Amino acid sequence: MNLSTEKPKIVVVGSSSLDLVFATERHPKPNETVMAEKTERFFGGKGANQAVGTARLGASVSFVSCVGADDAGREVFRNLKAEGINVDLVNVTSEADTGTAFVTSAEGRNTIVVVPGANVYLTADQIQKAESLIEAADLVLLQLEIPMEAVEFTVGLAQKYNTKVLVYAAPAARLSAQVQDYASFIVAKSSDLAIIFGDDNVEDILKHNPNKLFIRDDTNVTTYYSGSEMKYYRNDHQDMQYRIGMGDAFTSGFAVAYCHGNSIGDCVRFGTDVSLRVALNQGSQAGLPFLEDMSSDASEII
Ligand SMILES: OC[C@H]1O[C@H](O)[C@H](O)[C@@H]1O
Repeated sequence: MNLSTEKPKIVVVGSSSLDLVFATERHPKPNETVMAEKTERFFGGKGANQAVGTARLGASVSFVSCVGADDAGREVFRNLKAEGINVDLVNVTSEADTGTAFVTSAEGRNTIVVVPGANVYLTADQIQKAESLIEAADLVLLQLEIPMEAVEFTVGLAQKYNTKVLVYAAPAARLSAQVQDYASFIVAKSSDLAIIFGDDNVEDILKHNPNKLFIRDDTNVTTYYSGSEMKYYRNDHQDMQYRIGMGDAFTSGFAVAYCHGNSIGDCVRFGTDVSLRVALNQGSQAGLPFLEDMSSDASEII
């Protein structure tokens, strides 16, 4: 695994939020009230998580996002800056508060309700200002907590300059033919395929997207199709208790490994190892590893 070529240039276009995490003994059923042991507050949002994830792994990262003109927005901004991310294109809107994710965490599983707030005010005009960064980037990262028009506009800009794009298709939404065709890589949850592609025949979808579509399940197994084979890769651990943000962490690791010229197999392995690290630590962003924390010895091929 090579991670030592020139610093990769990555542009992340996506959401920033604050995560309010409620630790409960079990998940409430409809019409039920459960008590939380505590509430904790973390920086989050799929876009910001990927910006921090790739920056901590040594990439030079520019982030295009939108926060509210509130204390939370100022905190998010300061945090991203402290992570060494280029925040020139983190916009501020007075139309809505900074996004918030309400996370219930019980029995090693999470349910998440996102109030996107300012994230829905990320516009094509704001993204247009990233044109020269996108032109020069090794890779553009996208997720789906911003308007689909923003996602499609970014893909169009990347296409203009032949810049590669990775889409983490979460939360699930239908991807247009343009996005599906142009994206070099799509990461998706196994339970979301019908929504994203309008088809849930895993084998079929994978075979149509060799070395492009990476399907992740709850047990940290990534499945993809390469050559004439289905490949499965897992890195599990009994202490994997903070499962929030594992997809963002996978995407960050995959992206950085890819930009350093590694094989797809090695990118999957590194991404999986990064996703394990975040599941061992608290906070989908705070728990992300730095390059020096990474070693690949816990990996298992199944
Ligand atoms: O992918 C994890 C993220 O999704 C939700 O949007 C939360 O903000 C959390 O940080």
